[in-house]
Amino acid sequence: MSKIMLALGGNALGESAEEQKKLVGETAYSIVDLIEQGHQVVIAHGNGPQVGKIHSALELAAELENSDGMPLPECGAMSQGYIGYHLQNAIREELLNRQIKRPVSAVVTQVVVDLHDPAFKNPSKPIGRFYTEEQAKRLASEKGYEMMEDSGRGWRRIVPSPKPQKIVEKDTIKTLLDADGIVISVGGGGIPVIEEANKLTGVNAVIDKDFASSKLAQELELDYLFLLTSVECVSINFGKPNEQQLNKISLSEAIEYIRDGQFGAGSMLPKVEAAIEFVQSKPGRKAIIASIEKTKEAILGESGTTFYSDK
Ligand SMILES: Nc1ncnc2c1ncn2[C@@H]1O[C@H](COP(=O)(O)OP(=O)(O)O)[C@@H](O)[C@H]1O
Ligand SMILES: NC(=O)OP(=O)(O)O
Repeated sequence: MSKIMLALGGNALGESAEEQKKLVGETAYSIVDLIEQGHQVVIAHGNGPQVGKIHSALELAAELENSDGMPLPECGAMSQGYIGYHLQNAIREELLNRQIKRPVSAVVTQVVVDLHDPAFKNPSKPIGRFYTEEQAKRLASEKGYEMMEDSGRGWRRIVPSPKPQKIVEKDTIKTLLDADGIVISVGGGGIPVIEEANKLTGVNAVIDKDFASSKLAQELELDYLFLLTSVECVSINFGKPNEQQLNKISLSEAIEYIRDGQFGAGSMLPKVEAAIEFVQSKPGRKAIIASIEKTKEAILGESGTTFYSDK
């Protein structure tokens, strides 16, 4: 029996509720295969597009109503609810289809960050939809948003993305897992909070779910970290005529490629960094970056990029 973390990328979850339900349904099939085979599974998900859309929608509503918009941590909490709802229903249904009785729950998860994290002065996390350069410049001047080109896909708003320090609901997650539960947690990287004595206060940021998933997977002593996104593999020379997809990559190669600037900031770079961190954390741990649409093949080792320690 292996212990497995599956983190589903926000950009890989489709453009609408219907698309998300379909993708989540297909992924649930592979997740339940793992459960049926006796593996312990923990699920995380991203929220970049979703949290940005929720924030923009509520900003627009506030303009119409002449009221306040919704702060980012609250939008993050909403995205956990919306995506967690689809995931827990899809997994529940697939379990029931196979006559497996197991509790499934999405845990609203808060993650403590450090207010002195340099990320607060250097936003790097793309959220929301993609814009043209012209639209991006207009938004930057009208709304004061910081914008960035995202891996050749268009321009997006960027917000601070501090590193996860502590998963507040970790013991709850552990209790549910020990009771044979299937748990969805650290959605969108977790709601970013700062901790002062007994008080947790949300801060305007979006944590990278790849780092939060790696942290939770380490704390729960899991064996595998699957980061499921919209490309089949990690590539070098991504988007160029000489692009080369990598099936496996040693940690030293990955570090060298980072130095070469091979991975998109705010997209593939945090995934590669999170994969390195997880594999480095204990001998025998493996990380795989693969396509959400090929989850089954990735689990069988037939698709994706596997990170291994060269020590
Ligand atoms: N070297 C690379 N290899 C593969 N994909 C890359 C690379 N550099 C940047 N990317 C981009 O990273 C994207 C995955 O990041 P992102 O969409 O932010 O992930 P998520 O699915 O977690 O939301 C890919 O779809 C691709 O456009
Ligand atoms: N929060 C987060 O990492 O979201 P994405 O997976 O959409 O980038």
